[in-house]
Amino acid sequence: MPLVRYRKVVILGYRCVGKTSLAHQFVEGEFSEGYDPTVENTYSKIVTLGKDEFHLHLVDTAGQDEYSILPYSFIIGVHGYVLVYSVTSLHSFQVIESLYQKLHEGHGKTREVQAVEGKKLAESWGATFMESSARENQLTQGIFTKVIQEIARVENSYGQERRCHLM
Ligand SMILES: Nc1nc2c(ncn2[C@@H]2O[C@H](COP(=O)(O)OP(=O)(O)OP(=O)(O)O)[C@@H](O)[C@H]2O)c(=O)[nH]1
Repeated sequence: MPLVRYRKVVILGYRCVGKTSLAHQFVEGEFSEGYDPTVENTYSKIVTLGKDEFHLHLVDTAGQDEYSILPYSFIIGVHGYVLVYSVTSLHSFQVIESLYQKLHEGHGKTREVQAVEGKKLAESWGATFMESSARENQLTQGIFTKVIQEIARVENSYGQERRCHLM
């Protein structure tokens, strides 16, 4: 049975740019010409990508502007964002740039080690590289499955020199 992974995605953008319409079209397969300002709404959908299943929790937000303060619920435990602007509003385009900056500030700690550096180090050892977040339960299963697979691979490799694999 495939593992169903939870993903929380928040839709941000200026007022009346089509955030609700986008979510509604994706989840319900419908479009409405009507406009009803959103306070906050959530949608759930199971998304299958190849062999993987994801429980997508979509958060449709009330429109923001450059002065909006993003609540923690839009930052903590969020796996991804969709930043929406309207092609008929230059201002809405400028707002997503400011939202992008706020999201970066909101995440506090900045990255000091790039994934590519970890990958390079692992490669220099002939080891496998995986970057994970325990908080987001990202790849945590995968890491330990991979270790077991690697141990089995080394044990089963007939006639090859036995060596310890570092990950
Ligand atoms: N022509 C056109 N109209 C759209 C499109 N997407 C949304 N609309 C219309 O734009 C208006 C606003 O759409 P919403 O999806 O409610 O916009 P929103 O960003 O969720 O609005 P807020 O809740 O105020 O933030 C509605 O009248 C929609 O019918 C689109 O792709 N093309």
